This record gives sequence, C-alpha cells and structure tokens, in this order.
Amino acid sequence: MNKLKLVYFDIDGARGEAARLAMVIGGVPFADDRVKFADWPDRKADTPFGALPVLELDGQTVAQSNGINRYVGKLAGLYPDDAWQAALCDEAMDAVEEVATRVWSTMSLPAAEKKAQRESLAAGPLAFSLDRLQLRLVAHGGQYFADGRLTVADLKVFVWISHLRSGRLDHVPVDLPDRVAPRLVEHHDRVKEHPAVKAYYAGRKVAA
Ligand SMILES: N[C@@H](CCC(=O)N[C@@H](CS)C(=O)NCC(=O)O)C(=O)O
Repeated sequence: MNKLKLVYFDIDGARGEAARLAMVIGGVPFADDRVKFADWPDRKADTPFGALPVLELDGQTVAQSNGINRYVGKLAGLYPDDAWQAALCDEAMDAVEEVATRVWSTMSLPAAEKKAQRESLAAGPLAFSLDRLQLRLVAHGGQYFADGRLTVADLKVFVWISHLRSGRLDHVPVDLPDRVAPRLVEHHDRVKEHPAVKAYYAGRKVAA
C-alpha cells in the first residue's frame, strides 16, 4: 500500500487541519507528522515552497493546502466527481484561503500595527467574506457547499470558523461569525457533530 504522510505544525486551526480531518473521516491511513516550531528552521529548506502543509507519497512531495485538500478529498470520497460541483467545492476553499491569508499575513507585524490591521480586516474584508460565504452556502441549500453532501470544502470552512471563534486570533472579535454569518455557525456546529469529526476531536491533542 502507498504510504501517505501529512507534514504540518501541531496546530488545529490552520491550513493543514482540513486534510487531516478528511483522511480521518474517509478512513485513509496516513502518518501525521506534526512539526514542532523549534524544529521548523531545520526542515523548512526541504519543503517545496518553504512552507507547510506538505503531503508525501512514497517519498515524493506535494505542497499547497487546497491542492492537498483536493487530493486527499478524492482519496477520502469527500471531493465531487462532477466538474461543476468540484468548482463549487474549490470556490469555497479558495475563498477561505484568500481571506485567511490576509489575516495570517499580519502575524509578525509590530503589536500596534498588527492590532490596527486586524481590526480593519475584521470589520472590512473578513466580515464581507463571511457574509458572502454564507450567501453561497444558502444558495446551495444551506447544508453543504457542494454536491449536496459533506466535502473538503465543508471541512475547510469548518476549520476556519472554529479558528475565528477560538479566541486565538488576537484583535479579531470572537463573535464575528455569529454576528455576520449565523448560517455558517450553524453549518460549523453541524459538521462538528459528524460522528467521525466528534471522535477525532475527542482524542485530538494540540500542542499549540
Ligand atoms: N499557499 C500556501 C501557504 C502555506 C503557508 O504559508 N503555511 C504556513 C503555515 S499555515 C507556514 O508554513 N509558515 C511558516 C513559514 O512560512 O516559515 C498553502 O496554502 O499551503
């Protein structure tokens, strides 16, 4: 059997988590290589783009989180076969990635600048993006983002909403999703109740 390894930091709210979840839900065996921040400087140069996540298959690597989500989504039965539904699935994942990248890119800014930028992002592009994502969900029936069933898009949005509501993103109000996108919060809570997701988080240990 081919050996899959997902290499990512030991954090649950960011780019590697949807792929981990997809493989767990789909029963796809994989090695979960959780990189400690202290080890990252030594490992960075060996990754295709100096960043994680990276997926390894029998010693070969592929990077870029949404590409990885699509690949593992196919293995896990969580990616649409139909080309249009696949495009809808990608749309939601890319919409999250686009705005999350803007928010996370403020991470290393000096404190005052980070606060100002995050507050302005939260009130502007982030609130807008959540609202639009919610409208897309509603337009597709309100339950799932694509294919009328759980796909990797639902997992990516779920992880993002969990992260926003976790209080770990300084200067982004924790109640932002509840205020501007209650249907996304409903969707989040529904995904969280999926038996495999529930079992995964019951046993999930997060170092950071
Ligand atoms: N476009 C890439 C971005 C990857 C990325 O920036 N990953 C972050 C963690 S979420 C990272 O590796 N940061 C450490 C670094 O850049 O040194 C993707 O979607 O995978």
